[in-house]
Amino acid sequence: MIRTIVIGAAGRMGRRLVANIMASETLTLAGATEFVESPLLGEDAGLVAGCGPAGVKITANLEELVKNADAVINFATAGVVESTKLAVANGCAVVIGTTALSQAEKGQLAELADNGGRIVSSYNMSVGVNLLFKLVGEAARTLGLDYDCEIIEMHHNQKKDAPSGTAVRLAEVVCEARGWNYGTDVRHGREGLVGARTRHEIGMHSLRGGDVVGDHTVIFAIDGERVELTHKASSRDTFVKGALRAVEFLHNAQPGLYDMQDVLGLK
Ligand SMILES: NC(=O)C1=CN([C@@H]2O[C@H](COP(=O)(O)OP(=O)(O)OC[C@H]3O[C@@H](n4cnc5c(N)ncnc54)[C@H](OP(=O)(O)O)[C@@H]3O)[C@@H](O)[C@H]2O)C=CC1
Ligand SMILES: O=C(O)C1=N[C@H](C(=O)O)C[C@H](O)C1
Repeated sequence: MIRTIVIGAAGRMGRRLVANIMASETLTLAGATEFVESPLLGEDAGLVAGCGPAGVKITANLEELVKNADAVINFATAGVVESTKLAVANGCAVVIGTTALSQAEKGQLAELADNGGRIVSSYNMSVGVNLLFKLVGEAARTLGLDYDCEIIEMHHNQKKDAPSGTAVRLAEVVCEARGWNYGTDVRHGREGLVGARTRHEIGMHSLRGGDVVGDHTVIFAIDGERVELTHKASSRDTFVKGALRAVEFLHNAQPGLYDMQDVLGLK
């Protein structure tokens, strides 16, 4: 059994990770952490997840937990680099689902992988979205520069970051296919007398409402037709299953920084 710690265990993703690990035949719950000021410190992670007792209390002390674990799954909204450092120093594999990582944080994760860390970091762990990344790349290459590209994402009303990490990655895929640059060629929303759409931009639009788990659509439009590629997640367990697959993948992997395309063999 792969002894696995869940970081951010009381979050929306954390609770589903705990529940699925408790039901897993290959992973066992070796620890659960929360933010140091969480009112749930000391509570049983299984009970917090709405399952039976797991016999694992939520703690803020990751340093102690990593000494007796094989892997860490991190969907916490902060502290990703610090916790990855601790895990890698203790030989644990690390699966990161957290979005909105800065370029500096991404660089630090790459450095940790260069120094022996086994890390999977992916803004979306679902099989369907990882197929969507491939399909969008193919569509962008086939349709060429004449088609206007717009990206729409919708998430629940508690999501903190915008655009979603998945939408960012989708725009990057289109930019890679077109030889464009995310920083300069993505236009976030439109308001007022903005003039006609230019050919050299990708429109990005974030919707928030209710309990939507995660919808993404990429539109390629030209006079006379449009192609729309859509993925809709209706359960967080679709991301959780990907994260557990990533833990299994890393168990026998060489050190390196991987993504879900590696885990799913889509490269
Ligand atoms: N890659 C993927 O497939 C997916 C990625 N995500 C991403 O995962 C992240 C979490 O989403 P979600 O579960 O909805 O968010 P939540 O806010 O529900 O959960 C995050 C949890 O992490 C806790 N936390 C924050 N900092 C720390 C820390 N330093 N140590 C331990 N715990 C900490 C938070 O505590 P507190 O509330 O007290 O701050 C909170 O309980 C987001 O970045 C989201 O975009 C989500 C779904 C799928
Ligand atoms: O915060 C969420 O909920 C989600 N976040 C990820 C993202 O930002 O892309 C993945 C998924 O869409 C759900």
